[in-house]
Amino acid sequence: MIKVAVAGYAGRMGSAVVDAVTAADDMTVVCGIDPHAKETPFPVFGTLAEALDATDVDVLVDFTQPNVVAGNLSVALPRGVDCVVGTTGLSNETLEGLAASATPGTCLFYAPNFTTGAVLMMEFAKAAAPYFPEAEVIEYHHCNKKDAPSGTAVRTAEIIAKARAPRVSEAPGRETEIAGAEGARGALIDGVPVHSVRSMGFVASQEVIFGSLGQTLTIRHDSWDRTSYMPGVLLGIRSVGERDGLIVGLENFMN
Ligand SMILES: NC(=O)C1=CN([C@@H]2O[C@H](COP(=O)(O)OP(=O)(O)OC[C@H]3O[C@@H](n4cnc5c(N)ncnc54)[C@H](OP(=O)(O)O)[C@@H]3O)[C@@H](O)[C@H]2O)C=CC1
Ligand SMILES: O=C(O)C1=N[C@H](C(=O)O)C[C@H](O)C1
Repeated sequence: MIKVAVAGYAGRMGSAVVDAVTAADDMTVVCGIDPHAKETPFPVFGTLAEALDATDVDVLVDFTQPNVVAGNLSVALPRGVDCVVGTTGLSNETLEGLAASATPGTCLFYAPNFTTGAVLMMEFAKAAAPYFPEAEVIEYHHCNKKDAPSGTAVRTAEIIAKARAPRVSEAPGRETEIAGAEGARGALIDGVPVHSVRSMGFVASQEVIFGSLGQTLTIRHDSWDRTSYMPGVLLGIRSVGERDGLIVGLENFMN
C-alpha cells in the first residue's frame, strides 16, 4: 500500500483526492493537513512538519494555495517524501530550487493540470503552433480561484512560444489599449496573450485560439467536475516512487 498524506484535504481538490485514494486498493490516506479540521478516519495535523514527525508517509499530495505549497515542499523533499503537486502559481525557477533540496532518489512531480483532456489540448496546441502566426489563450475558472492566469494557461503559453516560428504576428499589442482599459490585450506570457475569466458556473475551461490568413483554429477543453482530475492524480501517486528529480506535466506518465 502506498501511504499518502494529503495537504489541503478539506478543500475542493483535497477532498476529491481523499475520496479517490480511499477508493483505490493500492494506496491509503495516512494523514491530512489543513487548517480546516474535518471529521476523518485518518489523523489530521495543522502543519506538514507535525504530520511527517508523527506519520510514515510515502507520497505527499499537495492541493493547497500558491503561498503555502513551497513551504510544504521544502519540508517534504529533504525528508525523502515523494511529492505530487497540483497547486499552481509556482515559477519554474522555484520548482527547480525545491527539487534541488530533495534527498537523492526523491521525486517532485508537478502537473498544472491532471486531466487527460488538458494534456491533449496542450499537445494539440504544440502541433498547431508552427503553422499559425497568431495565438491567444482564454481561460475560464470558478470565482474562488486564487491565482490568475491559471497554471494550465501559463504552461500552454510556454509550450506555444517554444513551438512556434519566429514571430510574424500582425496582431496589435498593448500600445493599442485605450486609457483606463489597460490589460484589454491580456497578460503576455512568453509573448502569448492570456485572458482570465472568473465566473460562477465554471470549474475550469480553456480555449487556445490560433489565427492565420482567413482561418482560425480553436482548441477547447472543459472540466465540469473535479473527478476529471483524479485518474491523473492517482497515476502520479503510483508513478513517483520509480522516478526522481523534477518532473513537470502528466504527459511524462501517460503512455
Ligand atoms: N493541477 C490541477 O490539475 C489542479 C490544480 N488546482 C490547484 O489546486 C490548488 C487548490 O485548489 P482548490 O482545492 O480549488 O482550493 P481550496 O481553497 O478549495 O483548497 C485548499 C485547501 O488548502 C487549505 N490550506 C490553506 N493553508 C494550508 C496549509 N498551510 N496547509 C494545508 N492546507 C492549507 C485551505 O484552507 P483555507 O480555506 O483556510 O485557506 C483549503 O482547505 C489551487 O492552487 C488550484 O489552482 C485545482 C484543480 C486542478
Ligand atoms: O484552480 C483550479 O480550479 C484549477 N487550477 C489549475 C490551473 O491553475 O490551471 C488546473 C485547473 O485549471 C483547475
